[in-house]
Amino acid sequence: MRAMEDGMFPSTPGKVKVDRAAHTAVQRQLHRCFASTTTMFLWALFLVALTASYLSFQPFVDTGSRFLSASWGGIQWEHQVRASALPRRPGAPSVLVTGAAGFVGSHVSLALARRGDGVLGLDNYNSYYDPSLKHARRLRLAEHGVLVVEGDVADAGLLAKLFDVAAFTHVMHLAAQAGVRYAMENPASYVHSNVAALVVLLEACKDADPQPAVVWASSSSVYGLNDQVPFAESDRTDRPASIYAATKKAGEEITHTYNHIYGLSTTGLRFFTVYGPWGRPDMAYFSFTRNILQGKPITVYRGKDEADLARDFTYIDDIVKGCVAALDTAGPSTGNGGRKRGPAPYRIYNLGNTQPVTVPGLVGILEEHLQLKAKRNVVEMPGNGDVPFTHANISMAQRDLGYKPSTDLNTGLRKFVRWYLSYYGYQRGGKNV
Ligand SMILES: O=C(O)[C@H]1O[C@H](OP(=O)(O)OP(=O)(O)OC[C@H]2O[C@@H](n3ccc(=O)[nH]c3=O)[C@H](O)[C@@H]2O)[C@H](O)[C@@H](O)[C@H]1O
Repeated sequence: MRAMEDGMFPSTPGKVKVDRAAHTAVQRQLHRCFASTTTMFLWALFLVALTASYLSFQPFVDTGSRFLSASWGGIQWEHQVRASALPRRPGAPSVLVTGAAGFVGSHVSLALARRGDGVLGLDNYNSYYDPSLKHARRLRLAEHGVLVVEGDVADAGLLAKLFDVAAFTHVMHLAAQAGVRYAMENPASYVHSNVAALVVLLEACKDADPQPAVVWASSSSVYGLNDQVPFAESDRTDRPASIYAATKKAGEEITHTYNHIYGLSTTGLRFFTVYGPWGRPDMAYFSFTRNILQGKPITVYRGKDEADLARDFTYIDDIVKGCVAALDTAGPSTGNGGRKRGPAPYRIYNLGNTQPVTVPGLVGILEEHLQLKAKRNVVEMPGNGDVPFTHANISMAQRDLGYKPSTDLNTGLRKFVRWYLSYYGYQRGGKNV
């Protein structure tokens, strides 16, 4: 535009005299030279763009929906995923563990990796509780050759990619929005993680070839207002007391549907208040320990008529054994590529300890291990989804999984307190720790 205004081309024809022949020759020369340089430049540009797109923007190409948020993808990443998912002993499973940076997920991943299974973790490192604890668990897994991919289970593109890169024989689905009382504050997060993400995962599983067997975390909370004691798998589970419980119950129905339509092998495990080292800071035993050590009061809920609340607290090592046994005994899925070929197992098991302890009883044990008195603030249980007690009947898990919990609350809390003091850098150990 400027060139024309500046008179490079005469605005009035005939004002500039030029030697037409000489001008044409120069033009041809210039054109040839310009054309070859431009061609070379364009080729170079094309090759650079091609390489960059393959190396760095793989997910962008694959999903089309992950603009500028590519924390996964690329040749190097695929290589790491494949290596982590590869079994270290012949015939061992290759397991995708969701929620691998979580409490139960990290322990199960470690147990599987230690015996030579291929393990690939997936976790979104959300901030429901301190993500630095999740990253510390991730580092622990990395020391054992387990990669934890950062991503959400609800990301269908990521799941399709993972199943494309690795042939998982099993999925251990432990990612969830946990916590009973938080569901009143943020119900949408429960629907997202425990319902929507579960459906995305099962879609990926039924499409996969081979279809993996799925083992996943349900919850003792599905028993809700059930008052048959101890809770057996055959008891009513149609009266949930919290949104958390309702989403876990929905998961049991959803897995049934995928089992029925697509021949997916599914095993739901109803965990009973799991505790132990590397645990969840939102849970009572963990937050009570923190407050007691810091000299802060703790709130102890009490039921109607001043009855103490009780839980069938279950130690993490026992839960891990139950999870691994569920994986080892899961029959195969029968379908492939979205087609059912025959019936597949649909299983549900309680994984509890069978010895409920009251909440004041739990506080007493912590006081003993910490050698500190708790400042108890006893209040009536608010109507926020809690149930007065839980108690597992584990005969089915005993029969089919060989599940036999062996850690009582006193022993388990001693181990927890020892871990807590060391992890958070307390110099002074309490009694027995
Ligand atoms: O089995 C499950 O399916 C669930 O177990 C766990 O839920 P809960 O059994 O509710 O555990 P947790 O919060 O430790 O409260 C324990 C007791 O302390 C009482 N409690 C709690 C907090 C408090 O400040 N005061 C108090 O008295 C409280 O009233 C209760 O009586 C998991 O969090 C959940 O994700 C799910 O897995």
